[in-house]
Amino acid sequence: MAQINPSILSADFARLAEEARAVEGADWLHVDVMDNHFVPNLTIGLPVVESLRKATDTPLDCHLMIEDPDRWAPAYAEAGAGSVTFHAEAAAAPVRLAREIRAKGARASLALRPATPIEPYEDLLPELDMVLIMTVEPGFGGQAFLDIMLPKIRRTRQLIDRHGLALWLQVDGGVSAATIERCAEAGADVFVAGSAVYGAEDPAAAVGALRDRAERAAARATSR
Ligand SMILES: O=C(CO)[C@H](O)[C@H](O)COP(=O)(O)O
Ligand SMILES: [Fe+2]
Repeated sequence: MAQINPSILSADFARLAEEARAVEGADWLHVDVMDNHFVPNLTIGLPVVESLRKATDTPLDCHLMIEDPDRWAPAYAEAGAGSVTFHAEAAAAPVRLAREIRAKGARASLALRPATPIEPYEDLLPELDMVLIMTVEPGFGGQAFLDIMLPKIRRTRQLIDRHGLALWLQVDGGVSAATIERCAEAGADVFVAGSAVYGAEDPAAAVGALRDRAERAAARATSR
């Protein structure tokens, strides 16, 4: 079952509650936290996550593009995030961090920048609930999807399956009606979409259309 997570990075930050409710059929709301150190952009932090939690019933999928996630990530679970993603390149002790996030009741997820391979993290997979493969350089919405990430998505899906794990595989960056099928065929099952959802006239309808495309593509891939 394909999951679609609209990214509020492409929403109107002055009307976040309304924008969150505009995609209530979505599986998760993707919240991009940027600190202007790990990435060259600054967005939102803990107080906004706490407020969003009260403003919508859609679970929050927090993508932390920050330095020192070892210090900050567990607080996002406490603030009400149902899933907390930290970057492999920034975490000092990823196993301990994943365990802390899970101990606080959230799903723990590891993100990889485009140039970071999955293979060094193979032994960590049982400690995780999701892997996020970035399909753009993190930092900004609205960038073009990097096709060269498709082999990494495929290899990650193979590793997950080889270990018999129930991990979700998320793709983030440039996911749209034009690119989501390639991601689903490669083995992704959770799709972040910012501009493709909030740039659409009807964001809720865009979520449904993306989900249909992903599910059809996944069905085609498994019947091969
Ligand atoms: O993590 C991100 C950027 O670093 C965003 O989640 C992502 O870029 C979503 O926006 P779009 O779908 O427009 O690419
Ligand atoms: Fe993101």
